[in-house]
Amino acid sequence: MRSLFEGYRPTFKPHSLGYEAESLLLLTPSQQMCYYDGKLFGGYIALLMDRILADCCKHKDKPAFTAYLNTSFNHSVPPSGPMLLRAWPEKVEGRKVFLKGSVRIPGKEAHDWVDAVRTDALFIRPKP
Ligand SMILES: CCCCCCCC(=O)SCCNC(=O)CCNC(=O)[C@H](O)C(C)(C)COP(=O)(O)OP(=O)(O)OC[C@H]1O[C@@H](n2cnc3c(N)ncnc32)[C@H](O)[C@@H]1OP(=O)(O)O
Repeated sequence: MRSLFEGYRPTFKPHSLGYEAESLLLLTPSQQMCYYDGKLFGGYIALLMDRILADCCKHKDKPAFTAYLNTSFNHSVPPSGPMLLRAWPEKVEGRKVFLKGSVRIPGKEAHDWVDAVRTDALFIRPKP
């Protein structure tokens, strides 16, 4: 499984509800899984999102389990280009952590990034 996350090195910044996480990723050829040419496999993108969202919850805190991971694919993600994974908390209610995440890819203009994928997720911390 480790090879699926090669190059994934998240950084964390304090957020009013915990931490936000970010990782700039350039996939290796063996990670560039496509069902349709030129479009990174959506299930793999969801796996990467699940990972960064889980890491975002867990950073300096207890781990949490994915209850739901609702993912919208707005643009295809080119398998060989850079992608920026992001995750941040939106709301915390007791053991429930509501998060958002996105995958950004380079846009048409230089230094421009667009959200190709957006995720709404609920993670739940274990009962004490
Ligand atoms: C490869 C690297 C990837 C890294 C990712 C790591 C994260 C994971 O993969 S975790 C594994 C995948 N997820 C799972 O296996 C979870 C399976 N589900 C479960 O074990 C349980 O349903 C669990 C732990 C999420 C919640 O169970 P439990 O702690 O008993 O919660 P429970 O008391 O029923 O509910 C707590 C609250 O959450 C809400 N809730 C629970 N599940 C959901 C859900 N799916 N949707 C919305 N709300 C939910 C309940 O309504 C309740 O709300 P409130 O407190 O307001 O009444």
